[in-house]
Amino acid sequence: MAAARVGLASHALHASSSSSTLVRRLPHSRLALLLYPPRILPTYLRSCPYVSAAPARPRPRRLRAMSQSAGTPYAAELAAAKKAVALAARLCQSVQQNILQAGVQSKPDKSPVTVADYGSQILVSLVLKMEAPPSDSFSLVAEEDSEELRKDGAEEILENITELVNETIVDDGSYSIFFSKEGILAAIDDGKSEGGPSGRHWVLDPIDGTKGFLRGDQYAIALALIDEGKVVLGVLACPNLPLGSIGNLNGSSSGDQVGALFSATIGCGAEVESLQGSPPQKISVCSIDNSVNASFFESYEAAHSMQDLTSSIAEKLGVQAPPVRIDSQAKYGALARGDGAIYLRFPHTGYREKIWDHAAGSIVVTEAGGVVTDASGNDLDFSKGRFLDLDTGIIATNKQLMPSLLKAVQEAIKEKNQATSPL
Ligand SMILES: Nc1ncnc2c1ncn2[C@@H]1O[C@H](COP(=O)(O)O)[C@@H](OP(=O)(O)O)[C@H]1O
Ligand SMILES: [Mg+2]
Repeated sequence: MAAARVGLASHALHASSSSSTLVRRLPHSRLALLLYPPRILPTYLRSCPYVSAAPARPRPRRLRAMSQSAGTPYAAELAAAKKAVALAARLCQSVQQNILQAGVQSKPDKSPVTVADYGSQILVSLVLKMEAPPSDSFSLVAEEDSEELRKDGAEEILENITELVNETIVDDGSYSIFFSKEGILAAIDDGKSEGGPSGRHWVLDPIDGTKGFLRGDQYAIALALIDEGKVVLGVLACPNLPLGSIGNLNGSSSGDQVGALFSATIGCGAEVESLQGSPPQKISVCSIDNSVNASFFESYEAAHSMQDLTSSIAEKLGVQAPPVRIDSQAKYGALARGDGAIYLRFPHTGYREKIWDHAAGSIVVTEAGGVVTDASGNDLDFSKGRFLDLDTGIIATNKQLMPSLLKAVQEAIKEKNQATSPL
């Protein structure tokens, strides 16, 4: 059965309004404007060693004002999180347009890391520090650290990141802040928190779906807040995802607008709005109760999930539709608004899931009325530090389908284990 592919790259890239000056040098005159005279920073940034304050300039704020409904838990944090990922998404779109010139690094684990990965992380960290209510200590669990950038030979990429971040900040106009190169490195290392069961921790994947990003396909900026071990809010910026729905299974979109921002706060439901600014709409998972009518999402990359196992699960459920393969947590967003009914993720043996790959996506789905568990039906536990400790795989669907999905999953795993057992 052929899989549906949801790429939409060319459409999405044309839809971007971001600057296309990724690796162009920021003119010196512009930088000079940013440096004088110093301006007072918010208290919680004053001890921050890597930024200089600069005069506010009378530029229109391009990001829409995010409403903060009084009385809603975590309202200020949610507004900060939305603003953070929206700004990071603008940087990422600009880089995706220029991807061939941008250059790509390799991590020790061989996954690609781009200028945008670092730039996105810095901008999210900056906006959270500027906008979120100050807490005792700022804790960010994020994917990137500065190790590779501190090595000989990384000078050019560091310069590109520094220019790109500063240029994005100037273009946005919300902050009068200028990063030095040392400041960039220090800002990246803000994301070194280990998380854990107590206190508040922001959890960030600055570009989830790096491979999709490099291909020009789907990716997401995924940000969540963990409070006392529980995910309490999540936002997913999906710059290349159609706002309406992904439409039918051959990947065509039901509408023209591209760029979706999903959000959820514990106990308050889930919403989607346009990344360019539109009123948020409540979303809910689909109400299908017969798996024969279901479709399922899985990773685009076969290396990230066992497609033989997912196809056996689908067969047991009588699923007729081909798998919908999408990179990143855009899958969680699409599931949360009912574009499909099931998400299956079964990494190959030995892979350890990281919390930033699931924290934001899972709360968007659960607040949309869905269920997200491991292959044994256990809730995901985000209190154990940077990794999830779970049984075999991650599955998500609506409440009606979960019992039959769990049964099919367990049968398929048992059969697979018997087939590969040496006896
Ligand atoms: N061998 C593997 N098995 C499962 N997941 C993997 C993997 N290698 C990388 N990943 C994770 O899968 C994420 C992408 O998920 P998806 O397959 O849903 O697009 C990657 O996020 P990054 O792209 O942020 O590194 C990475 O964390
Ligand atoms: Mg990821």
